[in-house]
Amino acid sequence: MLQQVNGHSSGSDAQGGGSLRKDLQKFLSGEAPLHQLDDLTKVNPVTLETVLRCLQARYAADTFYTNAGCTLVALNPFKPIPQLYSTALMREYHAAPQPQKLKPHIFTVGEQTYRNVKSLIEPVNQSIIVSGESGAGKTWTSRCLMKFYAVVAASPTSWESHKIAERIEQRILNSNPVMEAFGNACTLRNNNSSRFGKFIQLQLNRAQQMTGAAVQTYLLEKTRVACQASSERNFHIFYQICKGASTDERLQWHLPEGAAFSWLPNPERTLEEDCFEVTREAMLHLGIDNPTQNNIFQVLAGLLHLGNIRFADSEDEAQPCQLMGDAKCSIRTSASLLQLPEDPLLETLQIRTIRAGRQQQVFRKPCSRAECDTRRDCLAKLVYARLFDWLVSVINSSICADPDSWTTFIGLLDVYGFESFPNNSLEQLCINYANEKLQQHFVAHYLKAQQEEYTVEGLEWSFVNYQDNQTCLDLIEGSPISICSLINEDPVPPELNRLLQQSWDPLLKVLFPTDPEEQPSGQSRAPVLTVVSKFKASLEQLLQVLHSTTPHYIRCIKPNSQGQAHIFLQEQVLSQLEACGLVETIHISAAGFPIRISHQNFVERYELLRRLRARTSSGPHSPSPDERHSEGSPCTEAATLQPLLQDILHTLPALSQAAATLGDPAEATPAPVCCGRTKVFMTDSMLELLEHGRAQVLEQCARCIQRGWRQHWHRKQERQRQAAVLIQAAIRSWLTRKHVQRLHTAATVIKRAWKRWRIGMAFLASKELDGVEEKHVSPVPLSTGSCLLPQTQSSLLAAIIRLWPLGLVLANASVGVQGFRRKLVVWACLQLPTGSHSSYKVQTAQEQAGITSIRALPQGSVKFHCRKSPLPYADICPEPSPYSVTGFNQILLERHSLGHV
Ligand SMILES: Nc1ncnc2c1ncn2[C@@H]1O[C@H](COP(=O)(O)OP(=O)(O)OP(=O)(O)O)[C@@H](O)[C@H]1O
Repeated sequence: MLQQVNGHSSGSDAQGGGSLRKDLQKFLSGEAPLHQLDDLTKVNPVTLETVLRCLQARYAADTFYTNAGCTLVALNPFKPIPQLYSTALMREYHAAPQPQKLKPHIFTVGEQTYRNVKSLIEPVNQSIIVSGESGAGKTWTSRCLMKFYAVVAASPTSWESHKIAERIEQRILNSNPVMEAFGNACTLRNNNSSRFGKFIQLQLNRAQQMTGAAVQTYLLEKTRVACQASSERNFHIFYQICKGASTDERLQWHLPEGAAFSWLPNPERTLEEDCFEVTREAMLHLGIDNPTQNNIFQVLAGLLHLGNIRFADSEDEAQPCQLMGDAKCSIRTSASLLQLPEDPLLETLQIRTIRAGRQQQVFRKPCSRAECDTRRDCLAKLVYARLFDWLVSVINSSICADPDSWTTFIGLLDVYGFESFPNNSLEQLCINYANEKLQQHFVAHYLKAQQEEYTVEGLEWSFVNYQDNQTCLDLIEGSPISICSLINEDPVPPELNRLLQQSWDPLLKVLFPTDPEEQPSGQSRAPVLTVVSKFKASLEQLLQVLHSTTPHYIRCIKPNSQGQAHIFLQEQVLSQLEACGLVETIHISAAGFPIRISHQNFVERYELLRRLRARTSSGPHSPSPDERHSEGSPCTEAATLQPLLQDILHTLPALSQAAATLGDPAEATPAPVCCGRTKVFMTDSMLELLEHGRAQVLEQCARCIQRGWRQHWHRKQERQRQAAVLIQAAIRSWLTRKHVQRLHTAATVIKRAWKRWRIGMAFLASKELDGVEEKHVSPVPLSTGSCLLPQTQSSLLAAIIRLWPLGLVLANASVGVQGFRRKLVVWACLQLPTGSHSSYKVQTAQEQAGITSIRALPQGSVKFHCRKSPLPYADICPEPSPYSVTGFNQILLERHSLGHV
């Protein structure tokens, strides 16, 4: 292999070859093992040979993706590696803080585009241009990227929206088998070669969830319907219906087992793509129901039968060519399947109608055999191309989101690679033209624009030569004379269109509606569109879309043309590297600055990095630009930005240092950054560093805000707590006051009632006792009138109060003392004046039991109550209080109380 590399000469002279060998030796003596170089810009020196060896070493080590500056080089492994595309790996790239630090992968590109959309940095919309020659792995790559977005762009919050997103993703993924069945075919280079270009627009909503998609197709190779190179096949769908139809369907579509069709070469070769059921299932998911599907397959069967129509040479030019062999049967079957009238079908194939002259006179000219064949093929191509376009529109209506529901998109462009066969058709020219256009977009966007911008911005830059394909494009599309303008002829014969408009078939009626603008003569007023003009217009439109997006490039490389794993053919790879200008790309990427940000945007985004500087700077305080502003110096916008810019750029060493201490020594040396006249130029690693620093500052700010908020929240909580305590205390004291007031009122009420009751009771008792007195005792005769003198009365009362207990005791104690003696004792006890005994009377009530009380009546008598007093009130009279003696009732005592006295 080394021999091959060293021996390879890419057109350079012997001297150049010698220096390259030297370069290679220098490179080979490098320390890093080749297969470990993740980025081709790191090979030194960057030459085709060194790049090639690096790719080969990586391929041998089963490492299929390598960065080449702004481009990702994808080598086709030609063997299944499930773990390389697992959902777990997709999530790993999605969750990685810096996916660029992981191994190069298409998921890195996918994730980068997704993050770009999220960051909203203009241009927000992204496009991934997947290019490479047929069989290099473009479709595979696009499919994997779609799966990647289906996984990462579908993390909706609610279950319902999750289901919607899942359904949309399923539909988008289901569009693949349908488009591949109708648009892919087995070629010499690829068993599943896409015979059309496609741009898939994945539509994302504000939350970056996939809400829908739209597919735009380019130039289907419709020639394949009627003409296939030897060892190649027609579109997969024809084989699928012939192999997978049920017995009933075979009868319905006139496809008997083992039937031979001239447009179905190599039917014996069975591919995994021949699975009819998968296509039908996917069509069903896209909303194409079974009757419509049957209608489609019936039309396709009609085309197969059309292909079996053979014409014989006509001996007389004035006579139409006759059908050969069993072609009559074929035309009948074809007419019946396409629901066309049989005779007009045959006539349209055999006879050309020419309109000429002022009156548009119609001339009918029988066609030659070759012309008949061409018209037959043209009819089939026309039907198939319309059917394919209709399918794409059905797919779009099924997967396209409401325009209001999406805001951004990621576009995936999967275009056919350069093609060159021994016999090339118009399609090959168009395919190669498309590739030249895309290469020019890459050159214009990346190589040319970048270098020109460096010069305009005043950066020191030594220009890297690249292959500009503008002259090639001028040849194809330039004006006034170019290949396109010369071949811009050969529209479809109008009688074919008119014939198909006569069909009763529901599908063909949709595909070929009657043109309302058509003149009675059969001419349409619409401008005639040729294949080339249509293709050119759609290509221009595509490039406009690409120009409005941030492009990302994936170059698929085919290590060998046999599609074999573990085989790396250097010559074949080298030609692909040369064709896509990869070495120039690497050169510019290695030396250049892929990131360009305007001063204004740079300052706006990274101004907060100055905080880092303020914290780390130990030198004398330099006035901040704001402070300088406040000094009032009149300055232009640019002059205002400059100091800010410088301030930000001065933080870079600190940032690099911080990154190095965090364990990435490569970051210790500040990544290159250049300040142009209006823009800041930098490398990816510089951008990464800045973003890292910005994230750090934002995190600190967030922490600071959190801390402030927490403090504020705690203070607020504390104030609220104190206020609550105050309110509680006030309410409690108010409640207590209310309660006490109520108690007080109640006590007053009770007191009043109690007093009233006591008075009442005392009155009743008094009345009762007085009543007894009245019954038993006649009023005491008083010496002076009917009542005692006030002085006598009061002294008597005082005596009674003072001495009645003694009297009571004596009265009780001297049970044996009777009559007058007893009275004497009582008088003595009561210290009644003996001389005046006639003025009051002492009476004891001691008939049945012991004395329970003594009562000195105002009339001058003292009354003793027996225990078994018949009085209902006097006995229950409340306890007397020393302060509330209001009458004699209070001295009534129970006998047992007397014992204690
Ligand atoms: N990453 C991969 N891993 C495994 N096999 C792959 C990978 N990429 C491509 N292949 C194989 O290579 C074949 C060709 O790939 P693909 O159809 O994607 O090529 P292409 O570039 O789209 O070709 P065309 O332009 O003809 O459509 C696939 O059928 C598949 O077998």
